Amino acid sequence: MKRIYLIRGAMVDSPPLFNSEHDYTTYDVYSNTSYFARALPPVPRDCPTPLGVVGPKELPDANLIVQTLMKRTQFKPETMGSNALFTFFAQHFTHQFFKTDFRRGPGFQWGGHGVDVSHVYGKDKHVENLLRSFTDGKLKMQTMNGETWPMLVKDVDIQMTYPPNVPEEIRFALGHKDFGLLPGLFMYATIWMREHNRVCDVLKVEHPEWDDERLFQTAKLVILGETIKIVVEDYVQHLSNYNFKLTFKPELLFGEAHQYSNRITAEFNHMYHWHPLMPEEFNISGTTYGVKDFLFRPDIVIKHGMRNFVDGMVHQRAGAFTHHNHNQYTLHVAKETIEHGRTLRYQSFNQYRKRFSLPPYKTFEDLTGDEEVALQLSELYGGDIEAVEFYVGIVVEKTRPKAMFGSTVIELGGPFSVKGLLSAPICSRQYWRPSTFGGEVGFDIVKTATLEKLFCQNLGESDCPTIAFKVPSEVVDTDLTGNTEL
Ligand code: HEM
Repeated sequence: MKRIYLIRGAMVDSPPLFNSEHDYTTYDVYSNTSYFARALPPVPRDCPTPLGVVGPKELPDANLIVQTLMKRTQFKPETMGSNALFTFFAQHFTHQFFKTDFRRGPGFQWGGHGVDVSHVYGKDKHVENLLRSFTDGKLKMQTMNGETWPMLVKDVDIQMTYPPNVPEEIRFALGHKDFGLLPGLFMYATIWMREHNRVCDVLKVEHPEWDDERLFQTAKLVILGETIKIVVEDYVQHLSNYNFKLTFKPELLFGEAHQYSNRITAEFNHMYHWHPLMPEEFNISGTTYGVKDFLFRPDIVIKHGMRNFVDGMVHQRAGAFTHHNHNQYTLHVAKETIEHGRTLRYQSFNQYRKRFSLPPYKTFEDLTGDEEVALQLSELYGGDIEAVEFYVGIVVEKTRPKAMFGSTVIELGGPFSVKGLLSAPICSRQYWRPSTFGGEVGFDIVKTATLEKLFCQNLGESDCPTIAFKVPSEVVDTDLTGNTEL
């Protein structure tokens, strides 16, 4: 495990060398954290083509690319049996650090550059204070249908992005302004808030003398620790499909050359645009919802109850991350991602492969593993494999055998993930000790956290449904595509 941490982590420049402002290193790259960092510098402006010296002078129309290569024709399920609990975990977890500041442009961001649980507690102290109850360290929550849920914006004045037609009684106030978008995000937001309050109860028994502030601050550190533990041992374990058991052991890096600081790169963000993972529909207790029915409807979770909603997500297969599998509500995001890559003057897909020690593709067939897609891609890019753009390559690349993604996502994502996860301050020798987490009891919560416990301890019901990032086997057997491989 130590080798994985070290080798993967060392692929990432720390401190970063580039951002999107210049094609060379500047002091600003280090000091101006409102920029995303870059794994590769932008193509210099005076180059003959948008990709440097390769490819056409004018790149193909982004809309044509998404219509030709990305639009979902028929839902393709993910072949390892991943479910919607996984899809929403990916989206919820990563939105704490993928935060493009679209007003300033795609090179800018408004986050803290790492795993900082800001998606639970808010982007700054002001939001955090609004979310707090200031009693026993807990977050403010309300009871509806016999369960605890986040507060409404009308009661807790947090700026959220709800379209005007969303009624006041379903505008919930959450740690991330966009988490009202989908019930699956609301599910995770609620579960983590419940977990925070549960941890506060545990800590209060241990430390009856502690005031609200100390309970809150310590519970927040426990939640951060639990998050990383679950991400490494449940989430990355599932998505990597390694036979090898991944473990979260920060002590393995003590004394090694490792920086406890992190910067999110624009390329990591684009690479993580995993919209094809979103299925076409969701069945919850016998009611089927399309993606459209889900948009800005957090109340669906409350209506069915947390337990039934979670059960529905566990049984719903995720989509495969591949070509022709973006649903219609995310197709515009794919188009914008390609356009942003152009604004940011990304180098070509093959250049990124080289940056991460992968051989560049020589043919379209080799890249896609599919003759028809290879032909479509070749037509779009004038037969020049070197002209394929970063996000397009990410989406059309053939998946590795027994894997959810192609080699580029795996070899870029691995280093950025390892580096990001192990750079949290709690992973340092100075933090990683019982006293940080309120004693052995809190430290133990962190060290034994699992996805299953996260849900089962917060559903408020004695019978916990199966909790996993894979659908139970009976769902795979009835797969429409006939693909029964798990
Ligand atoms: C129906 C489901 C989804 C919808 C409607 C949706 C919608 C959006 C929208 C509107 C944006 C802003 C993009 C722009 O303006 O260019 C966005 C960004 C993004 N989405 Fe999704 N998304 C969905 C699912 C997912 C999933 C499953 C993931 C998986 C991780 C994901 C990852 C991202 C990322 C990383 C960003 C960039 C965020 C940022 O930089 O601020 N999305 N999405």
